[in-house]
Amino acid sequence: MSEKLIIVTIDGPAGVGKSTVSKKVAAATGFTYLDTGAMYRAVGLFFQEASVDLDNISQVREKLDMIEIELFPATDEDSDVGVRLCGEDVSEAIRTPEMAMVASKVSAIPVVREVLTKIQREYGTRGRIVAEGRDTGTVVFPLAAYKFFLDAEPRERAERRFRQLKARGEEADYQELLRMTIERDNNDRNRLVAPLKQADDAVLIDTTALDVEEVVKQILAIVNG
Ligand SMILES: Nc1ncnc2c1ncn2[C@@H]1O[C@H](COP(=O)(O)OP(=O)(O)O)[C@@H](O)[C@H]1O
Ligand SMILES: Nc1ccn([C@H]2C[C@H](O)[C@@H](COP(=O)(O)OP(=O)(O)O)O2)c(=O)n1
Repeated sequence: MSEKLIIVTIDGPAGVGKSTVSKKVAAATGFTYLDTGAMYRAVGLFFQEASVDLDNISQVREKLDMIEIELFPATDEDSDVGVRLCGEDVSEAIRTPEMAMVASKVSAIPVVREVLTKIQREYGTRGRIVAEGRDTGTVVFPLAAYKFFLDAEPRERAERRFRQLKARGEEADYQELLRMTIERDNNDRNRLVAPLKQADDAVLIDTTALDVEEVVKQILAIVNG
């Protein structure tokens, strides 16, 4: 007898709270948290370090074949998922605003999406996961049982990122973060393959005026029935 696969997807634009909310939903349900953005960031870092010409498709393919990405759980609830890239711990290196922008650029390359989507589906084969990113409800897991799309105004999202970086003791420039947030949203929404968009059957939650706990509560109310 096979148990029905239960997958929760949480998509949305940069800085909307996907990681924070997904980790809490995963903790409350006992599901595994899958941070798909971490994989795009790792590929971005690898390509940057290897000076890959993103317009050279054979070079992109050749380097992609060399990549090994392994996610490992965060040490505590406030930390991000860890990432090993070809055996090296790149957990911190991938979490900068600059690497987010590089990730957004490499994520528009179809073969990169093809390879990462396949890996992400492997994580989902046994169900009981909370996957978050841009296309987890539309492309990676179109049959997911519960789909959510989080949104918030760009100014609010840039402010959240600003506060997040400051809390970590990092330098942050609000205007620059707002500019990067808007540019990344444009890249992610307008690319040809798997653009950021709400799945037809996803529940939309506008988080602009909500706090984290309220968003988690709304999601759990649906997932727990
Ligand atoms: N609804 C919310 N209201 C206020 N702050 C939030 C909310 N959701 C998330 N945050 C904060 O915004 C910051 C960015 O959230 P994060 O989960 O990293 O976003 P994403 O994964 O979508 O980029 C975090 O510091 C988080 O605590
Ligand atoms: N499923 C995904 C996840 C991320 N990406 C791309 C697009 C994003 O701008 C970058 C970085 O994603 P990430 O979720 O880590 O970024 P934020 O935490 O939302 O700022 O990767 C994607 O194309 N598809």
